[in-house]
Amino acid sequence: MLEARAIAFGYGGGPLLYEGFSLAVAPGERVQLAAPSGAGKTTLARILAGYERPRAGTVLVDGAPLPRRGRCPVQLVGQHPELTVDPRQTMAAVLAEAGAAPEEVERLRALLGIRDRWLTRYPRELSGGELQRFCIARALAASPRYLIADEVSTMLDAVTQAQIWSVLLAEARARDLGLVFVSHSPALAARIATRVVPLA
Ligand SMILES: Nc1ncnc2c1ncn2[C@@H]1O[C@H](COP(=O)(O)OP(=O)(O)OP(=O)(O)O)[C@@H](O)[C@H]1O
Repeated sequence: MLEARAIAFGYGGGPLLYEGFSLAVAPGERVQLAAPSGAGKTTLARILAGYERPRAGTVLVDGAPLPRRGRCPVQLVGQHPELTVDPRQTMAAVLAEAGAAPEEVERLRALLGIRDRWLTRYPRELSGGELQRFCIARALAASPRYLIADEVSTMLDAVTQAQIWSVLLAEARARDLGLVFVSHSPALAARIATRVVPLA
Protein backbone atom coordinates (compact mmCIF):
# COMPACT_ATOMS: atom_id res chain seq x y z
CA MET A 1 0.00 0.00 0.00
CA LEU A 2 1.18 3.52 -0.86
CA GLU A 3 0.00 5.89 1.82
CA ALA A 4 0.13 9.63 2.21
CA ARG A 5 -0.77 10.38 5.81
CA ALA A 6 -1.99 13.78 6.99
CA ILE A 7 0.10 15.74 4.49
CA ALA A 8 0.49 19.50 4.87
CA PHE A 9 2.48 21.43 2.29
CA GLY A 10 3.19 25.04 1.32
CA TYR A 11 6.07 26.53 -0.65
CA GLY A 12 8.63 28.56 1.32
CA GLY A 13 6.90 30.49 4.03
CA GLY A 14 3.76 30.74 1.89
CA PRO A 15 0.24 29.51 2.61
CA LEU A 16 -0.56 25.83 2.79
CA LEU A 17 -1.78 24.17 -0.40
CA TYR A 18 -3.30 21.43 1.74
CA GLU A 19 -3.39 20.24 5.29
CA GLY A 20 -4.34 16.85 6.67
CA PHE A 21 -4.51 15.30 3.19
CA SER A 22 -4.47 11.51 3.23
CA LEU A 23 -4.56 8.96 0.45
CA ALA A 24 -4.05 5.21 0.32
CA VAL A 25 -3.42 3.43 -2.98
CA ALA A 26 -3.46 -0.35 -3.20
CA PRO A 27 -1.47 -2.36 -5.76
CA GLY A 28 -3.45 -2.49 -9.00
CA GLU A 29 -5.45 0.66 -8.27
CA ARG A 30 -5.35 3.56 -10.75
CA VAL A 31 -6.15 6.78 -8.97
CA GLN A 32 -6.79 10.07 -10.74
CA LEU A 33 -5.92 13.18 -8.73
CA ALA A 34 -8.53 15.73 -9.66
CA ALA A 35 -8.39 19.41 -8.73
CA PRO A 36 -8.44 22.79 -10.46
CA SER A 37 -5.29 24.30 -11.94
CA GLY A 38 -2.89 25.50 -9.25
CA ALA A 39 -4.43 23.38 -6.47
CA GLY A 40 -1.21 21.38 -6.07
CA LYS A 41 -1.53 18.17 -8.11
CA THR A 42 2.03 18.34 -9.46
CA THR A 43 3.28 19.19 -5.99
CA LEU A 44 1.50 16.19 -4.50
CA ALA A 45 2.90 13.96 -7.26
CA ARG A 46 6.40 15.12 -6.23
CA ILE A 47 5.66 14.55 -2.54
CA LEU A 48 4.42 11.01 -3.23
CA ALA A 49 7.64 10.18 -5.08
CA GLY A 50 9.86 11.72 -2.40
CA TYR A 51 11.01 14.81 -4.33
CA GLU A 52 9.38 17.30 -1.95
CA ARG A 53 9.17 17.04 1.82
CA PRO A 54 5.82 17.90 3.34
CA ARG A 55 5.67 20.34 6.27
CA ALA A 56 3.72 17.69 8.13
CA GLY A 57 2.72 14.10 7.45
CA THR A 58 4.49 11.14 5.88
CA VAL A 59 4.58 9.01 2.75
CA LEU A 60 4.84 5.28 3.37
CA VAL A 61 5.07 2.16 1.24
CA ASP A 62 3.88 -0.89 3.15
CA GLY A 63 4.32 1.06 6.36
CA ALA A 64 7.92 2.15 5.71
CA PRO A 65 9.13 5.63 4.69
CA LEU A 66 10.55 6.04 1.19
CA PRO A 67 14.24 5.13 1.06
CA ARG A 68 16.62 8.11 1.05
CA ARG A 69 18.92 6.51 -1.46
CA GLY A 70 18.85 3.55 -3.82
CA ARG A 71 15.96 2.53 -5.99
CA CYS A 72 12.68 4.12 -4.96
CA PRO A 73 9.54 1.93 -5.08
CA VAL A 74 7.62 5.04 -6.19
CA GLN A 75 8.68 6.42 -9.58
CA LEU A 76 7.53 9.73 -11.02
CA VAL A 77 7.09 10.64 -14.66
CA GLY A 78 6.30 14.31 -15.10
CA GLN A 79 5.11 16.68 -17.77
CA HIS A 80 8.57 18.14 -18.45
CA PRO A 81 10.86 15.24 -19.36
CA GLU A 82 13.68 17.64 -20.31
CA LEU A 83 13.98 18.64 -16.64
CA THR A 84 14.52 15.09 -15.43
CA VAL A 85 17.39 13.97 -17.64
CA ASP A 86 21.06 14.87 -17.41
CA PRO A 87 21.79 16.98 -20.52
CA ARG A 88 25.38 15.68 -20.59
CA GLN A 89 24.37 12.03 -20.91
CA THR A 90 23.45 10.17 -24.07
CA MET A 91 20.01 8.62 -24.09
CA ALA A 92 21.56 5.14 -23.80
CA ALA A 93 23.10 6.24 -20.50
CA VAL A 94 19.82 7.79 -19.36
CA LEU A 95 18.05 4.47 -20.03
CA ALA A 96 20.74 2.53 -18.20
CA GLU A 97 20.29 4.64 -15.03
CA ALA A 98 17.61 2.36 -13.65
CA GLY A 99 20.04 -0.57 -13.67
CA ALA A 100 17.59 -2.99 -15.33
CA ALA A 101 18.70 -6.13 -17.18
CA PRO A 102 19.45 -5.51 -20.88
CA GLU A 103 16.54 -7.76 -21.97
CA GLU A 104 14.11 -5.71 -19.89
CA VAL A 105 15.44 -2.45 -21.33
CA GLU A 106 15.09 -3.97 -24.81
CA ARG A 107 11.50 -5.03 -24.12
CA LEU A 108 10.53 -1.57 -22.85
CA ARG A 109 12.23 0.10 -25.80
CA ALA A 110 10.25 -2.03 -28.22
CA LEU A 111 6.97 -1.39 -26.40
CA LEU A 112 7.50 2.36 -26.34
CA GLY A 113 8.81 2.62 -29.90
CA ILE A 114 12.24 3.93 -28.90
CA ARG A 115 14.38 3.85 -32.06
CA ASP A 116 18.01 2.66 -32.14
CA ARG A 117 19.20 5.91 -33.64
CA TRP A 118 17.96 7.92 -30.67
CA LEU A 119 20.25 6.11 -28.24
CA THR A 120 23.45 7.91 -29.22
CA ARG A 121 21.81 11.35 -29.07
CA TYR A 122 21.72 13.84 -26.20
CA PRO A 123 18.41 14.96 -24.65
CA ARG A 124 18.37 18.29 -26.54
CA GLU A 125 18.51 16.34 -29.82
CA LEU A 126 15.14 14.66 -29.24
CA SER A 127 11.58 15.93 -29.43
CA GLY A 128 9.54 16.21 -26.23
CA GLY A 129 7.55 13.11 -27.13
CA GLU A 130 10.67 11.06 -27.89
CA LEU A 131 12.23 12.15 -24.63
CA GLN A 132 9.08 11.29 -22.70
CA ARG A 133 9.25 7.71 -24.02
CA PHE A 134 12.72 7.40 -22.48
CA CYS A 135 11.49 8.80 -19.18
CA ILE A 136 8.64 6.30 -19.06
CA ALA A 137 10.98 3.44 -20.00
CA ARG A 138 13.45 4.53 -17.30
CA ALA A 139 10.71 4.70 -14.67
CA LEU A 140 9.36 1.25 -15.58
CA ALA A 141 12.88 -0.19 -15.75
CA ALA A 142 13.34 0.79 -12.09
CA SER A 143 10.70 -1.87 -11.21
CA PRO A 144 8.45 0.49 -9.26
CA ARG A 145 5.60 -0.76 -7.13
CA TYR A 146 3.82 2.57 -7.66
CA LEU A 147 4.01 4.90 -10.63
CA ILE A 148 3.05 8.56 -10.46
CA ALA A 149 2.17 9.94 -13.90
CA ASP A 150 1.73 13.70 -13.93
CA GLU A 151 0.28 14.84 -17.26
CA VAL A 152 2.70 12.54 -19.03
CA SER A 153 1.05 12.82 -22.42
CA THR A 154 0.01 16.47 -22.46
CA MET A 155 2.62 17.42 -25.04
CA LEU A 156 1.95 14.49 -27.37
CA ASP A 157 -0.22 14.04 -30.43
CA ALA A 158 -3.31 11.85 -30.08
CA VAL A 159 -1.76 8.74 -31.63
CA THR A 160 1.36 8.84 -29.44
CA GLN A 161 -0.75 9.63 -26.38
CA ALA A 162 -2.89 6.54 -27.00
CA GLN A 163 0.18 4.38 -27.60
CA ILE A 164 1.90 5.50 -24.41
CA TRP A 165 -1.18 5.04 -22.27
CA SER A 166 -1.86 1.59 -23.66
CA VAL A 167 1.70 0.62 -22.66
CA LEU A 168 1.27 2.13 -19.18
CA LEU A 169 -2.06 0.41 -18.71
CA ALA A 170 -0.76 -2.98 -19.88
CA GLU A 171 2.34 -2.72 -17.66
CA ALA A 172 0.28 -1.59 -14.66
CA ARG A 173 -2.02 -4.60 -15.09
CA ALA A 174 0.77 -7.10 -15.69
CA ARG A 175 2.81 -5.93 -12.69
CA ASP A 176 -0.11 -5.11 -10.37
CA LEU A 177 1.29 -1.59 -10.17
CA GLY A 178 -0.49 1.11 -8.26
CA LEU A 179 -0.90 4.16 -10.47
CA VAL A 180 -1.58 7.74 -9.42
CA PHE A 181 -2.11 10.08 -12.32
CA VAL A 182 -3.01 13.61 -13.31
CA SER A 183 -4.70 14.27 -16.63
CA HIS A 184 -6.66 17.17 -18.03
CA SER A 185 -8.38 14.88 -20.54
CA PRO A 186 -11.72 13.64 -19.17
CA ALA A 187 -11.93 10.90 -21.81
CA LEU A 188 -8.49 9.57 -20.98
CA ALA A 189 -9.08 9.77 -17.23
CA ALA A 190 -12.38 7.89 -17.55
CA ARG A 191 -10.60 5.10 -19.43
CA ILE A 192 -7.70 4.78 -16.99
CA ALA A 193 -9.01 5.52 -13.50
CA THR A 194 -10.42 2.96 -11.10
CA ARG A 195 -10.96 5.82 -8.60
CA VAL A 196 -10.97 9.61 -8.61
CA VAL A 197 -9.61 11.51 -5.61
CA PRO A 198 -10.36 15.23 -5.27
CA LEU A 199 -7.43 17.18 -3.89
CA ALA A 200 -9.33 19.93 -2.20
N1 LIG B 1 8.66 25.90 -6.70
C1 LIG B 1 7.60 26.64 -6.38
N2 LIG B 1 7.72 27.70 -5.55
C2 LIG B 1 6.65 28.44 -5.16
N3 LIG B 1 5.39 28.16 -5.57
C3 LIG B 1 5.20 27.12 -6.39
C4 LIG B 1 6.29 26.30 -6.84
N4 LIG B 1 5.80 25.33 -7.65
C5 LIG B 1 4.47 25.54 -7.72
N5 LIG B 1 4.11 26.60 -6.97
C6 LIG B 1 2.73 27.10 -6.76
O1 LIG B 1 2.04 26.11 -6.00
C7 LIG B 1 0.71 25.97 -6.48
C8 LIG B 1 0.45 24.52 -6.89
O2 LIG B 1 1.22 24.22 -8.05
P1 LIG B 1 1.08 22.80 -8.80
O3 LIG B 1 1.96 22.86 -10.00
O4 LIG B 1 1.31 21.72 -7.80
O5 LIG B 1 -0.47 22.84 -9.20
P2 LIG B 1 -1.29 21.90 -10.20
O6 LIG B 1 -2.57 21.54 -9.51
O7 LIG B 1 -0.45 20.75 -10.65
O8 LIG B 1 -1.56 22.91 -11.40
P3 LIG B 1 -1.83 22.64 -12.99
O9 LIG B 1 -3.11 21.85 -13.09
O10 LIG B 1 -1.98 24.05 -13.52
O11 LIG B 1 -0.63 21.93 -13.55
C9 LIG B 1 0.53 26.99 -7.60
O12 LIG B 1 -0.10 28.12 -7.09
C10 LIG B 1 1.96 27.28 -8.03
O13 LIG B 1 2.07 28.61 -8.53
